Formats: sequence, C-alpha cells, structure tokens
Amino acid sequence: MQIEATGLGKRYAREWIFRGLTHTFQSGSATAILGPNGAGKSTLLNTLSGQQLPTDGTLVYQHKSQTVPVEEVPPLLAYAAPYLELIEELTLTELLHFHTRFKPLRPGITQQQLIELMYLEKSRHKLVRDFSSGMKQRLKLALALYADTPLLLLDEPTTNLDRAGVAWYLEHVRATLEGRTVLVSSNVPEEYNFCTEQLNVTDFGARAAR
Ligand SMILES: Nc1ncnc2c1ncn2[C@@H]1O[C@H](COP(=O)(O)OP(=O)(O)OP(=O)(O)O)[C@@H](O)[C@H]1O
Repeated sequence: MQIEATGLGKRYAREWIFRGLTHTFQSGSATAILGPNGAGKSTLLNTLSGQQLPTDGTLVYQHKSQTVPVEEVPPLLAYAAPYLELIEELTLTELLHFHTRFKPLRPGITQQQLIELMYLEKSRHKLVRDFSSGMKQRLKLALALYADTPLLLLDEPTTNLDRAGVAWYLEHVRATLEGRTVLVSSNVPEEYNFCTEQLNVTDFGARAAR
C-alpha cells in the first residue's frame, strides 16, 4: 500500500504537533518514524493510518493501483502499540479465534502454528490478563506481524521485551516484511534497523515534550 501525505498537519488545541509534512510512503517500503519523547511519533502513526483526522493536508492511499478511501483502510492495516489493548478476559485460544475473524492470518499459518512460534503452547488456556507483560507484547506483535495486511504499523515494538524477545521480534519482523508497507515509531535503533527509510518528526515542526 502506498500512502501519499501532502501538507499534513496535526494540532491539539493550540499546539501544532507537526505541520507541512509532505512524504510518500512507497508500497513495500519500511520507514522508521523518529523523534524524541513527546515529539509526535504516535500521533503521526495514528494520523497516517486514518485513526485520527489530520488538521491540515491530505492523505491518499493506494493499494493494487486503486485509490482506497480512508474508511476502508482499517481492514488493510495491522497495528501493534503499547496503548492498544488486548481483550484480557479471553484465553489465548479464545482471543485468537475472535481476533482472526476480523484480521485473518496470512496464508500458510494456522492459529496453532502462531501459538507455537510465540512459544506460548503452555499458556493456550490461560487468560490473557494473567500473561506477563513480555508475553502480552509477543502476542500483540505476532497478531500484527502475521496478519494478512499490506500495511503494518509498529509503535515502540520492543516495549517490555527481554533480549530473547527482541531477537524473536527481529526474526519475525524480517520474515513478514516482504510486500508490505511498514512504519515503525521508535527511539531504539535495534528495533528499526531493518528499515530502509527514516523520517524525523522534528523536521516537521514537532517539539519534544517539556
Ligand atoms: N489526545 C491528545 N490531546 C492533546 N494532546 C495530545 C493528545 N495526544 C497526544 N498529545 C500530545 O501530543 C504530543 C505528541 O505526543 P505523541 O504521543 O504523539 O509523541 P511520541 O513522539 O509518540 O512520544 P513518546 O516517544 O513519548 O511515545 C505530546 O505533547 C502529547 O502530550
């Protein structure tokens, strides 16, 4: 999926978070969205994905040579972020059944295989509420990485992951990149070192939080 942003700006009350952002995220590219804490990386990710309306400017989405209206973008995107919650009242198997009704897994991978690649076989009947923070993060990432979507958004993907978890993330993000447009919001170089493009929010009027 290609995303063409022209003159994009987002303001909360009187504060412009970014302004005049013109950039084309090419289909199949991987871009790191960089900037200090509070600069506006998550706001930019949410705006680019159509989850938040821009204050200024336009966004044009193209997929398979067709223009996609913003309201049709959600089924085409997978999103993992610390502020997006899992349904904690469900067990792992219940959550996978529910989630994949809306966001199917890519062809060739079953729910059983997803559980195995997350190393969560022993927790299949455990409530997600009782997962450790690292287990929850691996689950969020696996659901996004292995979703059958042309757009993948990752906000601070290695949050709560230990060394083994970071290595696991890097292995699986590389395995699922091909053919997708990937945006990674981050301050940690190792979580975006596979990205071929970088965009710094502070180049578009953003300031760090004080
Ligand atoms: N809904 C909102 N209403 C008002 N201000 C907001 C809202 N959401 C974010 N902000 C402000 O926008 C600015 C950018 O926040 P954002 O979360 O996008 O930054 P970030 O670069 O992702 O930060 P971090 O690296 O700390 O996650 C901050 O000053 C924040 O307080």
